[in-house]
Amino acid sequence: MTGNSLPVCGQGGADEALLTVRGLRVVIDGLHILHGVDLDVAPTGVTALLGRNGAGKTTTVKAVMGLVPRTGSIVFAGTELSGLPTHLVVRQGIGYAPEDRGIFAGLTVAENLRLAERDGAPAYRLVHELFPELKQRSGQLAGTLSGGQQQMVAIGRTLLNGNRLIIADEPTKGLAPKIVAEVADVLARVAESVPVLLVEQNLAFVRRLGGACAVLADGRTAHRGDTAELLADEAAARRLLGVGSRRPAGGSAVPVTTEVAL
Ligand SMILES: Nc1ncnc2c1ncn2[C@@H]1O[C@H](COP(=O)(O)OP(=O)(O)OP(=O)(O)O)[C@@H](O)[C@H]1O
Repeated sequence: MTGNSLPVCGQGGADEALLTVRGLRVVIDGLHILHGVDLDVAPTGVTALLGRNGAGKTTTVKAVMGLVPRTGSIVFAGTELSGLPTHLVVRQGIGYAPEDRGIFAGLTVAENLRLAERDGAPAYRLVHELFPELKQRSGQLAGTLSGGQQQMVAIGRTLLNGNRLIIADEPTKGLAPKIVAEVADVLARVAESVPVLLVEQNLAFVRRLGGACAVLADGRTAHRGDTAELLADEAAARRLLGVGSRRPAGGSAVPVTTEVAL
């Protein structure tokens, strides 16, 4: 599923996509970081944005959010975003959990969530159902939470406002394996009701969530297709993602990253 034509398979095609990015370019301080990213985010489930370190994944989602200057087309539910500043992108219904989590360490869990409220009726019920721990720890300073708990605050914030798309940038970064599995379960539940664009390096995590994927290489889209198919294709996974694989006795090859396997 590679090559110049970049056909789309797996969940949703270009016609049905919730978010359609075409020819996305980003230049920062004269440096050309993205040279033409094409991406379709399916209207349901998880769409993974993959690629080696420095491929341009974070820059792509920042460009969607209007956090870096960009050119090209970014159409979300029929609205062109490429000329909009971040606060108007957010108001279209896109929740963003950034790579650094953006937690206010000196504020409590409840205060961190309250700061994210945008609508008259924030969905605390949903957030507390998915993350009961956040309710129990509502008075705790966010800076004293574990990495996994902070990630829950970051994802919880995106769920408060009835968003139509959640973007999560490397939610497993720095988390212990047990917590990674918990975050995977929660994201799978989130994706049952809200589509998720997931930037991720941990391929075991990505595999568990399934769905469609786009792979970036050197600031361009190098592949689009079904995540499970890509990860089952040892040669393609090695070429596009730089990973080896192990083959369990009697089983199919499983790509192995340098990161945590589930
Ligand atoms: N503000 C910036 N100024 C200069 N270079 C930048 C800037 N932001 C990103 N880059 C460069 O652009 C390239 C893409 O970075 P980006 O963070 O988007 O990659 P990534 O795929 O998310 O990588 P990783 O998986 O390591 O987080 C990298 O070479 C990075 O150093």
